[in-house]
Amino acid sequence: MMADHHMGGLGHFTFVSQPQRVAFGAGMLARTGAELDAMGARRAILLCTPQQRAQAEQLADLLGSRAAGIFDGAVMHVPLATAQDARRFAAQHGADCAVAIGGGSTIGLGKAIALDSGLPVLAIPTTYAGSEMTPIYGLTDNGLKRTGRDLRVLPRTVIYDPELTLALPVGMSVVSGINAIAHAAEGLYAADGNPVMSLLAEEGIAALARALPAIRLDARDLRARADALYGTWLCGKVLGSVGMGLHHKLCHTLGGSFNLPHAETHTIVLPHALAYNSAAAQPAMRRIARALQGDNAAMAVYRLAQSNGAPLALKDIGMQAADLDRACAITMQDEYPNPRPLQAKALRQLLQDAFDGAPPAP
Ligand SMILES: NC(=O)C1=CN([C@@H]2O[C@H](COP(=O)(O)OP(=O)(O)OC[C@H]3O[C@@H](n4cnc5c(N)ncnc54)[C@H](O)[C@@H]3O)[C@@H](O)[C@H]2O)C=CC1
Ligand SMILES: O=C(O)/C=C\C(=O)CC(=O)O
Repeated sequence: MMADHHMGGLGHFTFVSQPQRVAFGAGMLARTGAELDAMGARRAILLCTPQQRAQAEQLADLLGSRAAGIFDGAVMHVPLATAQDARRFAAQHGADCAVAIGGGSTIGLGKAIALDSGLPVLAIPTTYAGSEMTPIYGLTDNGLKRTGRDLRVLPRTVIYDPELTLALPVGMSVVSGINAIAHAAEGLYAADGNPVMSLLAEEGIAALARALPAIRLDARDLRARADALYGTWLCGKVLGSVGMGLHHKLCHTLGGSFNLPHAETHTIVLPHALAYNSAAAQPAMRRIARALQGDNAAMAVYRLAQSNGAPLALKDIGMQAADLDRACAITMQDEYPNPRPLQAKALRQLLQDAFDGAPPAP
């Protein structure tokens, strides 16, 4: 049953707060050593992607003897083999903490280490994916992405430093921001939603809707970058606290089984997933539309993507038409709770619309 918390105090819900410390502000990277001290960490391994090794090396210089080594093998969707390599690296370096400086792929690698060893994670996000705010992990093996929730993977401390996002390419900024909006959108119709997370969701969507066009105008607009990270924090908190629905199940299928780029996939699918759920989640749709200053949630997201130069069609990011039937079949398996039941014909049409880049169904 959909939580009726949108009727204020008349609803029934549970709310669980999660133990986490957040340091937010330009230049906050300089506090990483102090935050590690506060965690009681003495030997941290630094995790990053190959592309962000320079940032990790800058951080290692800052940390001095606290930095035990850099593992720069993070990749999207955390392949199991990569996770096993990183776990061995942590053990070989006698690490007592993992510092993930990067986007969701890097933070996901830190989570994979924590899942196995219980090592605490300090996350320093450089995109708007929001993984730092959630106890959700993802591991991909033999072409299948498995996700789960475990408090052991929730980063103990998060440092949000807008200066680290100034070099995030505009195109990546827009799709990563809409990835965050997707977390909040699904949180607004989650069966286990609550009024607090709904407040964060609406505020987070509004912050990102403000910030993304400003970043497209000026990628070095530090205020807009801070606004985007603020929205990321709130939307990520929602994802970490309440359930995901059809939209995330579709993206995990398209990302994990077809290796489509994560944030771009979220951007393309979200308008169509919202259209699919619209009739079954009207209160949520009204709040999403209000946050985006539109009158229809699905179209407002589509227009936000379109007006900021984001991809609109799965066929443009590597999806093959021949794979659509299989994508539909995999999505129907182990479905996530969703306000509208999954119907194969309607779901296949959703995938066709997303593949073609058509506007969402009214
Ligand atoms: N478990 C969770 O709660 C969540 C997990 N994820 C996972 O995160 C992964 C996607 O993460 P994303 O952040 O979208 O992408 P990403 O972490 O894969 O980064 C994409 C690319 O951008 C580069 N990059 C990142 N920040 C940059 C910066 N500030 N400047 C320049 N380049 C930068 C990276 O090095 C990488 O090459 C997927 O595996 C997804 O499943 C995403 C959201 C939530
Ligand atoms: O799809 C999302 O944005 C949220 C969760 C995941 O990506 C799961 C994972 O960590 O791979």
